Amino acid sequence: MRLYDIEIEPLLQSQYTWPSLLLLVVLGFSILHQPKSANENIDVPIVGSEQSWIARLRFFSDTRKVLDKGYSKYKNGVFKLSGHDMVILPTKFVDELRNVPEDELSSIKANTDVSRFDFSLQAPLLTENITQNFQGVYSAISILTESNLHSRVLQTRLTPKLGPLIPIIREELEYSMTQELPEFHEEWESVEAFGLIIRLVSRVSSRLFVGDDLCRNMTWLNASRGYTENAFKSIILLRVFPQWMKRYVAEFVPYVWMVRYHLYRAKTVLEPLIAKRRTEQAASTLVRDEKFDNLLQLMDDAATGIDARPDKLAARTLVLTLASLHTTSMAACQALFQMCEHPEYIPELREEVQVVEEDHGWRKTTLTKLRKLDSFVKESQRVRPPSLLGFKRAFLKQRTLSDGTCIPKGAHTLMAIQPHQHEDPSIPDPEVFDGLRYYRMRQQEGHANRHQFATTDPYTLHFGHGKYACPGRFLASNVIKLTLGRLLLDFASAFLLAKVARKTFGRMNTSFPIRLVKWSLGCERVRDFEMTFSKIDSVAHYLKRIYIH
Ligand code: HEM
Repeated sequence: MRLYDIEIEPLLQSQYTWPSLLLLVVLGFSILHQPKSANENIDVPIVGSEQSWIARLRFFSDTRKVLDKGYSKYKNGVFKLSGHDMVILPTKFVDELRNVPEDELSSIKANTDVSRFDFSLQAPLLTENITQNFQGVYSAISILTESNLHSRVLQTRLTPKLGPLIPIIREELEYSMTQELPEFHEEWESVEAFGLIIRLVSRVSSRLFVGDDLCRNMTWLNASRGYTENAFKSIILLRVFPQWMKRYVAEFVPYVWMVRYHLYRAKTVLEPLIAKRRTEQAASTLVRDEKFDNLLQLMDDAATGIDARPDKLAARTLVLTLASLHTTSMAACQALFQMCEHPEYIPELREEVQVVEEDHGWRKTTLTKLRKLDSFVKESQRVRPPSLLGFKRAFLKQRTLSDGTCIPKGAHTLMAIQPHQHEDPSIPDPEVFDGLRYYRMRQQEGHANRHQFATTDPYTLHFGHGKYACPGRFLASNVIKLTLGRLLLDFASAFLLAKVARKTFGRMNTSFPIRLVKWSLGCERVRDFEMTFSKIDSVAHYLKRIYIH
C-alpha cells in the first residue's frame, strides 16, 4: 500500500508503530477532554493576548512590563495575566483573606500546583496552566501538601530554639568558610557571589536541618544542592507547557530524572540516620541537649501516622531545602550586591557587627542587636524582591469577595506584591535605596520590634502575611545576618567586578564574580586597593566597548 509516495507496510511492521499510534491516541484524547479551568470562569479583563501560548511567552519574556501594564490600569480591581493563567486580586483583600482556614483557601496547594493529581480536591478543578508555581508532582514538592507537619515544627519547635542555636550555627559557619572560600594567594580573590553564598548557606542550613551527624556529609550536601538546582530547572521548564502535556514531557526531561535521583540519594543517608536515632531513643542511650535539635529530629518527634514513615520524613526534609536554600541565598546575595553598589554603608555595618561581637560574643541575643544590618537586608529585599507576584492562593471552595467578585472553587489567584509595596505611605521615596531606612523607623516610639526583615505587613508581602506566612522566615533572617556579618568582618569587599557590571550593563548578574579583599591586609593596603577602584568608570567604559564591538 502507498500513501502519496510513502510505503505504508514497512511502517506498520516497525516495532515502534503501535506504541506511537497508542501515544497519539492518548494525546488526542487528553487534548479533547480538557475541562475548562476555574480561572477561565472568572469574567475579568485579560491583559495582553487571550491565546495561552502567546500570552505565556510574552509574560516570560517581559514579566515586569506586562505586570506594570495590568497594575497601572486595574490596580483596584481583579484582572488576568498570561491568558487565564493568573488571576490578580487587588491587595485590598489581604486582610480579608489572610486568615481564612486552609480547607477553604490554600497557599501550599497554590504553590505546589498539585492540580489534577490531588484527588483530595475531589475534582479536576484547579486551573489549567499556572505559570507561577512549583510543579509539585515533578519537583517532588507535593509531599508538603500531605500535611502541615513541617510548618507546625518550624513555627512551634525550631523557631523558638533559634536563639540558643546561634553559637552552634556560628561554629558551622566558621568551618564552612574554611571549606568554601578560596585560598588567598594575593591581596584579593575573585569568587562567584551567588555560588559562594549558596554553598555557605547550604552548609549552615544543613546544620539546622539534619544536625551534626550529617551536615558535613557530602552525599547529603550534594543531594540537597543538586535537588534544589534540578527542581528549579524542572519547574521553570515545565511551566511553559500546558497541564495535559506536562506528564508526558516530564518523562523526557533530564532535570526531572535528576530530581528523582537526588531524592533517592537523600533517602539513602537520611533513612538509616532516622532508624539509628529511633533505636537509640528506644534504648534510652540517645543523648539529647540543645546541640541535638534539628528540623529532621523535631519533625520525627512530632510526626504521627504516615508522616512518620522514614521515607516520608526524608523526602519532606529534602523538599524543605528547596523552600529555604535559594530563597535565603538570593536574599543574602542581593544584600551583598547592594553593598557593592553602595559601599558607603560598609564601614557602618561592619562597625555594628564588631561592636556586637566584642560586647556579647555570638550568643542568643546577638542577632537581634544587628539592627542596621537587618534594615539593610530588608531594604535590599524591597528594591530587589524575590518575586514580583505573591500571596498565591488556591480556592478550595467558592468564595464571594467583599466587592462582590465571585471566585469559583478551583481558581488560583495572586497579588501584585512588588508594585503594591511602592505605594506604602511609610516609604516616601520608594525609588531610592536607603539602607538604614528601617533602622530609623524602628527608633520611633513603639516601633522597636516592627519593620524587621522577618516582619510582614499588608504592604510587605515577600513572606506572605497572616496565619500562613512563611514559617521559615526567622530562620532565614538569622542565617542571612550571620553569613553577611561574618563576611563583613573579614573582607573589605571591594566588589570591583560587580560594580563594573552594574555600571556597564545596568543590572547585577548573579553569576558575575565579585572580588573579596581581606581587611587583615591592614587599612593602608585596603585603602590603596580601593584607590585603584576609583578608575572604575574607565574600566566600565572599556568593558562596554569590548561587549558592544
Ligand atoms: C528569604 C527567604 C525566604 C523567602 C523570601 C520565603 C518566602 C516564602 C513565601 C512567599 C511563602 C508563601 C507564603 C504565603 O503564601 O502566604 C513561603 C512559604 C514557605 N516557606 Fe519560605 N521563604 C524564605 C525562607 C524559608 C526558609 C529558610 C524555610 C525553611 C524551611 C522556608 C519554608 C517555607 C515553607 C515550608 C513554606 C510553606 C508553608 C506552608 O505549608 O504553607 N522558607 N515562603
